[in-house]
Amino acid sequence: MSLLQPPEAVRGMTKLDKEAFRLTVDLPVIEIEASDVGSVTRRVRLESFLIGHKLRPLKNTMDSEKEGKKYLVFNPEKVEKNDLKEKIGALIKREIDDGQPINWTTLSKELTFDNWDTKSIFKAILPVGIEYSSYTQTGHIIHCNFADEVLPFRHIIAEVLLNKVKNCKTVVQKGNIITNVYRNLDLELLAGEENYETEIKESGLRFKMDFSKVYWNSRLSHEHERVAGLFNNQSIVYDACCGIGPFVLPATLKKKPRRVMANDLNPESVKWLKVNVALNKIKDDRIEIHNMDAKQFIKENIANDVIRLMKEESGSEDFDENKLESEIHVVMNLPAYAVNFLPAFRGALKKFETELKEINKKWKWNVYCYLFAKSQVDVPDEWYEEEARRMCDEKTKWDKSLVVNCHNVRTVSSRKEMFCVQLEIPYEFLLAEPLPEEPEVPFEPEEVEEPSCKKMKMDN
Ligand SMILES: C[S@@+](CC[C@H](N)C(=O)[O-])C[C@H]1O[C@@H](n2cnc3c(N)ncnc32)[C@H](O)[C@@H]1O
Repeated sequence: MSLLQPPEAVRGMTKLDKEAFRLTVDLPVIEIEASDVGSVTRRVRLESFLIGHKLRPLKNTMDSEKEGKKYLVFNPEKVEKNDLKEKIGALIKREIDDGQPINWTTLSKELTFDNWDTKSIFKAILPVGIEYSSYTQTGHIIHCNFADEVLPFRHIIAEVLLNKVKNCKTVVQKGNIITNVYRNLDLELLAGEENYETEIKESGLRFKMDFSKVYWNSRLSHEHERVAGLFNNQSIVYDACCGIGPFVLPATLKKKPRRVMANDLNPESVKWLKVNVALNKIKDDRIEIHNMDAKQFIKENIANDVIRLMKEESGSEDFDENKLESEIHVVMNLPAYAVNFLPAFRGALKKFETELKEINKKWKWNVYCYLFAKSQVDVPDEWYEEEARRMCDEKTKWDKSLVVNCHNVRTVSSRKEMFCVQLEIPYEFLLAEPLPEEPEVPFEPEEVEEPSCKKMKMDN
């Protein structure tokens, strides 16, 4: 058992009692002139023997009671052996060499709850062999999910996080399974204020939301950035499941696409998207916003909009040889369901067959369909990408695959990978006879992440 751990008495604690974390430790110290501290710590490699920063605010150098003197504070576990103390003393003496002997003494310090970091506290509280380490923070809200064996300790873990994590005012437990259609999480308040309206920054943009009513996942920030980076100032961007805007807002501000339309079924997402448009000083006519089912949005709004824009361009006399060619980009980030929207593209332009004959330049259609490839058994890594392609082909039912790229977004849990599958939709497909409507596919419940005890990464 380490000397620099909270007292063993806290093990098994389920209600936070900060007093029980008090502990007096004797720390080996060397007293030197304050004016020598800089040169000694710069020139003598003491870092690995000093107390370090884990027991903040305890520091490697601390004021002595004597005027003009400072203590170098060592980790007792690192300098235990006497000959090590002698060696360290000799090295320091060589640097100072003021004729005075180097004396080791001890400084008694009372460590309290404030000194211990969260990792040491969890390790001390939880029964031996049980670990808790990872959580996610969205603005002032920390959300945790727990393995079964950690559940009895969830309230004390939440209290510790509330006390220790900067800016944290609310700690919630998220259900391990997302069952509702809007993909937001069922939250249980564990500690702090019941206030779910929060704000975060992603790609330098501000996003406000009611975390209990909309979907947000900071783990997707790279993906939001990657996809927004695919556009240019001639792009026609449609986000069919836009949430509170993490694709369309950076795309609009940074790439200045020619046209942006965003849609979400959840009225709360749409409400917060509008708040975020204003918050990021985007003119509200830059993004046309809808609140409907993605299938209807594809068949009606996207189809009508594309035909209108292509007709406008065909009729226009302006010609600029330096202008990039426009492309259509449809983003569908609803991985538990979006493949079921793919059939909506088939025949989406059928009613515009006559108009299309008069349009000389037809823009390319790119669709970014997010999905989860899952296996019940262990499979080789390549299997997941093959499965992602198969899932799309099964829905498009076309004589050749429309998939042009498969991007692995992240591992959600063991045997579950998230992909962004890019499809190029040909005009023959957009003009084909629509397939008969399939019965509505039920939403699959979706596990959020592996329980936290399996991961050892601390987010803060
Ligand atoms: C996984 S979230 C992604 C949100 C956002 N694109 C992001 O990356 O944070 C999926 C979104 O799809 C919306 N949604 C669910 N069913 C839908 C449907 N049938 N049509 C359109 N949007 C839907 C949900 O409300 C949710 O905002």
